[in-house]
Amino acid sequence: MELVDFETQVAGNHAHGLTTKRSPCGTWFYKPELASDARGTNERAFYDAYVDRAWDGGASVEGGAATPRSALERAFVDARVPRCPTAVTGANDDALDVEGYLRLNNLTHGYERACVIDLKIGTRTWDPAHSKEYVEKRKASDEGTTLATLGFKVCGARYFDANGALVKISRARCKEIRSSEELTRELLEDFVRDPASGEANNWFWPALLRQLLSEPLRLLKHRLVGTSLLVVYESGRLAPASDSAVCAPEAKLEARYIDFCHSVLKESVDEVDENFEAGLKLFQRFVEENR
Ligand SMILES: O=P(O)(O)O[C@@H]1[C@@H](OP(=O)(O)O)[C@H](OP(=O)(O)O)[C@H](O)[C@H](OP(=O)(O)O)[C@H]1OP(=O)(O)O
Ligand SMILES: Nc1ncnc2c1ncn2[C@@H]1O[C@H](COP(=O)(O)OP(=O)(O)O)[C@@H](O)[C@H]1O
Repeated sequence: MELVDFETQVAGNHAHGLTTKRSPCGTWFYKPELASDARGTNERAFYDAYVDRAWDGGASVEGGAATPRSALERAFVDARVPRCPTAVTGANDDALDVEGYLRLNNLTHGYERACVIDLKIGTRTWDPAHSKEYVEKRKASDEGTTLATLGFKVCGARYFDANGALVKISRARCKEIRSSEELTRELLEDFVRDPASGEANNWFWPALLRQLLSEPLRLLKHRLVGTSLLVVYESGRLAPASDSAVCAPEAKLEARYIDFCHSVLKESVDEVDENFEAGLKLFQRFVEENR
């Protein structure tokens, strides 16, 4: 199968020199992975840990006798993590899999004008389990960003302005935004502004954070480090929900955690992922103050 360049990517891959792809039909997103790089192996192991082989029909897969996931874990993971079919089948044996790429469902598929933002969650992007060298590198990179104070940093975004033109935030601009609370506040606001009416839609971020913090994050077997929240919606369609949803269905909102390259398996199920939870709580406080 001939893969197509992915048009709606907003961040990532800068260090690897490889580009993301999609299937010609658009259903699948292909994330490049280098055989020589532990990041890919770690991310595959993450996805694999959330597959319930007893449920997903993988009985023939090696190690397939796993305990069924609780309904709660199943619903949470299915709603907040992209689907990774390779983890379900346990091998790159599907005709849709392509050597050198991790296949995930394309969260930006089916939109006319997809607004996309990538926000890295946490107060830091390192974990005590990482190597000393990596911790030092990440500490230097985190320095001066909004991670410690706001619990997240902007990694990339695209949305449409009042003239219907696509606004794509460059990596250089992102670096400015992530070092300023004021610029971060402005970007969050612009990202959800209605392009036709100019309506600020300042109910959106508090509604989303309330939803995310009500979910059973503690069921995860990993500490999420360097993980992003990817938010996607259809430009011009944001409206408050009439029920308990974050927004009305026309917006086709997707809000999922992505990028598990640096996740770390917890030592026990009772362990709390302090970094990620603190990140979401600080993020909530910030958007509540700005509503
Ligand atoms: O390579 P660097 O130093 O630019 O760090 C990358 C980060 O850039 P930054 O330091 O924030 O400007 C980069 O951060 P952004 O995408 O800029 O937020 C990623 O964290 C990347 O990790 P990975 O691609 O998810 O494995 C980071 O790569 P690794 O630390 O995993 O090598
Ligand atoms: N499942 C997905 N569907 C659509 N776009 C995605 C998906 N996963 C990642 N992306 C896009 O690719 C970018 C980089 O993904 P990420 O997993 O963070 O890669 P990296 O490890 O290179 O940082 C994201 O900012 C987003 O734009």
